[in-house]
Amino acid sequence: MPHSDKDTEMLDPITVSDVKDIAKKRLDPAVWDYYTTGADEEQSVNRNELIFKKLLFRPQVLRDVTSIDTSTTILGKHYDIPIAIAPSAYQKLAGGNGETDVARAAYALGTNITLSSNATTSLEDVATALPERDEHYPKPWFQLYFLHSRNLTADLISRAESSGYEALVLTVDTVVLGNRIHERKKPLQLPKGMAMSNSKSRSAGGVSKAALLLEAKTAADFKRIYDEHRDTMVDMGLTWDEVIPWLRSQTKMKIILKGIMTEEDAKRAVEAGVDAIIVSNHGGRQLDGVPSTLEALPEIADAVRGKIPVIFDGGINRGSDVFKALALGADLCLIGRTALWGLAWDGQKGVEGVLNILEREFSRTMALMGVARIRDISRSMLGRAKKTGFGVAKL
Ligand SMILES: Cc1cc2nc3c(=O)[nH]c(=O)nc-3n(C[C@H](O)[C@H](O)[C@H](O)COP(=O)(O)O)c2cc1C
Ligand SMILES: CCCCCCC(=O)C(=O)O
Repeated sequence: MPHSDKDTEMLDPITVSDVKDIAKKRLDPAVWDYYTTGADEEQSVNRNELIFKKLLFRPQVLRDVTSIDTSTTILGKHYDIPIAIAPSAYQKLAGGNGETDVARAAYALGTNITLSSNATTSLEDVATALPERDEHYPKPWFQLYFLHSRNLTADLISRAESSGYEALVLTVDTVVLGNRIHERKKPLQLPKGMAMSNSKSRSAGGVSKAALLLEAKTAADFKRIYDEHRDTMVDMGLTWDEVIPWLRSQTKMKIILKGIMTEEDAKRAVEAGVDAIIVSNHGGRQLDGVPSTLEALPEIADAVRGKIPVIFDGGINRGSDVFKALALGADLCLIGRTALWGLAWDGQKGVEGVLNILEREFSRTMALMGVARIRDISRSMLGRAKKTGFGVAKL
């Protein structure tokens, strides 16, 4: 929704929570519901955020923090901040130029995006909208829903590679959509003129029609809908043995798995030879009742330490949340909804605003914690209230 400069001046958000309040006022209620809600009772959505507050800081003082360096290196690329942008579908619903604004904002802050398969801007248009920058910085990543049709999947992969995307992020937690009660009561409709732009045409497919399965009332319905749209349904039959070799045969891009929640799967990912994993429960939108991603993170980080980067998403609203995730073993944090609030606030500038807020808060947390470089952040800097009596239990 368009808004005047005066509006923006008056609002002047200080925290991401302020930005979220603005977004709530600006967004169509159906879009707000689609963005904020999760699956079933939303236990995992809520847990993702609440868990951050359970961790306490154990600061160290009298360390030289005159010069704080928030930069890091992931998969050989330099990030000015350890924060990048998670894939989220249909970003034009938030306003502005959708995915293009988000990608440009990420570039302006020295980081990158992962573009959703279900984007409302084509992967080619996003790539061409980005300015040239030093080759040490990352290029965008492309998120893949692996469709039943190998031809459609291969076509998406090859388009992403030839457009300059440097990693393929395979989402592995969405063989079917989670039970999204809000979406079932009020199915999300893309307004006229807005489309799933990675699909060359409706008939050519290219993006999943999996949301249709939410309409199935019986097992027979499910089968009928699945069979009718088989080509563009996510392939439910994928296995470790098959999927990574097939992807490697299709592309030289790095391969990252998104949706790892246990140490067992993290170890399998290393054995399968992927380049990185993303600890994610899809923002609580898939299997309700899984732990928060912060709870899942330590066992995963311990299982793969030193072998592949561990990327994290879920519930990040503050720079101090980023610090906590890094302390528990993440190498890079992704923000999902938080970027959408920025987009609804003020397009590219709004997303830059959110990233600036998080960067300032993260940098301030580093100074107050007595660390000047990311590599000095460690688990021993966190604690939790003891279950019995007073005191802080070290992690
Ligand atoms: C509105 C919305 C759409 C999403 N679309 C996708 C998607 O297309 N592909 C995907 O892998 N994850 C998708 N996700 C999940 C995010 O990538 C990410 O895992 C999650 O939002 C992180 O949690 P946060 O929103 O609390 O930061 C979506 C999340 C939201 C909120
Ligand atoms: C293959 C399923 C389409 C999912 C649409 C976007 C998404 O991931 C979401 O969480 O919503």
